[in-house]
Amino acid sequence: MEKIIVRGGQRLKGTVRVEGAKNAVLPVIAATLLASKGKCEILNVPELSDVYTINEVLRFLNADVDFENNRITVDATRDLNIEAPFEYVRKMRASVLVMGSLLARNGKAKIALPGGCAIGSRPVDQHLKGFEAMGAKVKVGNGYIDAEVDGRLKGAKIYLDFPSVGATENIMMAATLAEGTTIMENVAKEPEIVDLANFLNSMGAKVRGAGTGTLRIEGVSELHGCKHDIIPDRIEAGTFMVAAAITGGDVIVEGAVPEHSSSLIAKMEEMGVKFEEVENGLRVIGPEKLKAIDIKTMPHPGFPTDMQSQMMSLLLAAEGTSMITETVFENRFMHVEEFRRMNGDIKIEGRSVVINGPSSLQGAEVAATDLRAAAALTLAGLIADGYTRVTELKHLDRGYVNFHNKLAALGADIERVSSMEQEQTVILEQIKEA
Ligand SMILES: CC(=O)N[C@H]1[C@@H](OP(=O)(O)OP(=O)(O)OC[C@H]2O[C@@H](n3ccc(=O)[nH]c3=O)[C@H](O)[C@@H]2O)O[C@H](CO)[C@@H](O)[C@@H]1O
Ligand SMILES: C=C(OP(=O)(O)O)C(=O)O
Repeated sequence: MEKIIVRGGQRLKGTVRVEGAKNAVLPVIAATLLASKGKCEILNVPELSDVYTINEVLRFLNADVDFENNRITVDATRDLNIEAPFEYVRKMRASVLVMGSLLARNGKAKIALPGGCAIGSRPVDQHLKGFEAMGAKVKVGNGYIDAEVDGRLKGAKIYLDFPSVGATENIMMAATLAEGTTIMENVAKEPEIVDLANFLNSMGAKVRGAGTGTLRIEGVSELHGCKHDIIPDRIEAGTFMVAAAITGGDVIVEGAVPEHSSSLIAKMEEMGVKFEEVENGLRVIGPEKLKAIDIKTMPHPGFPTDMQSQMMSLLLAAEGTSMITETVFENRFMHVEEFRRMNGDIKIEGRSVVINGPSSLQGAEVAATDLRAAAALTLAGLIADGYTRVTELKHLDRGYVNFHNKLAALGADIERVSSMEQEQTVILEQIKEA
């Protein structure tokens, strides 16, 4: 079984470079299916398992996809298939994002119904409501969503009940090729939405308002290939900001865009962490003592749920009582039990978690429950006494490239092992060095 083994106690120092954003590249790859003319070239693509999975989905749909040196080219000019089967959707829920493109391009799409996952039930009703408003007939049965439209989709006025990131993206993609204008209200404002809109506009689409609560999309009859650079990953950047802060370190996070992480930076500043804008990034300096604070996750520009578990690690190290309230996903506290295995003084109260700090964290074997929990438990391991072993790394690989090597380059005592023998050797070596 693969594990990360980390021994706590090192202050991190140096520079770490952030990859392209997972949550930007996945919808952008799904959107390449809209180009009936020319190839799309996407740069700054992170080598994540999710990227390999969505590439497989596109190949299954009859597109040509090449991925090398952080660059993807997609040729989707042939006739496309219409079905994304369960084997892909099960691996990665974001596979559902091909639905809008397929429906707009083919007039038909059949996608396996994504199940719930460790963080919540994650329905797709808002995506489907948008497609229906544009004239699609949607049927759900036998584990599949079947959508079909007579002729072209029609522009419509669509109000989202919640600013869902995925629904905003899926409907926006579908609307680019619809007949007439679509107005979407109460949409998500995440930087990844803006990146997708920029990509679509480079393909010849007419999307206005990305980054605000209202989108106006004038449908066009055809889209073409283009070249696009993916924005930096603000969640990976945030994870390294926490790594610097939790160890009292001094780290430059190269590629971090302060405006994309303003809520996180504000909350970390409240805790006593210092930030300095430098060329190409952000310098993060951890204080001697961290202060307790309260956090509530919200859609952007509120505090991101994808940073909730990493901040939980940081608050475990802070002096005083903190509270984290999760409002985006109904079940994103699975990592709490794992922190308790590390001696964290932490308890769940409804949709909130109360943390009494500072906890004297102890190394233990802990299992990642989702990709951010994998990172968060490793961060806690950076300050725990002894060895922390993090398992279930398939989650980590969905969202982080070379996580352990990047931390090691900053001075962390960390290795990734794939067998019991390797694990024993690493621990013996670490004990000798200590
Ligand atoms: C690949 C990707 O970009 N994933 C991100 C995306 O996920 P994703 O796009 O799935 O997240 P959404 O914004 O859609 O979901 C937020 C909430 O809305 C609910 N909901 C959503 C759609 C719907 O039709 N009905 C409904 O009830 C969900 O169950 C959840 O409780 O945004 C989340 C919220 O910032 C992030 O945590 C994920 O990392
Ligand atoms: C929840 C996340 O991703 P996904 O929506 O791909 O599961 C995440 O990136 O933290």
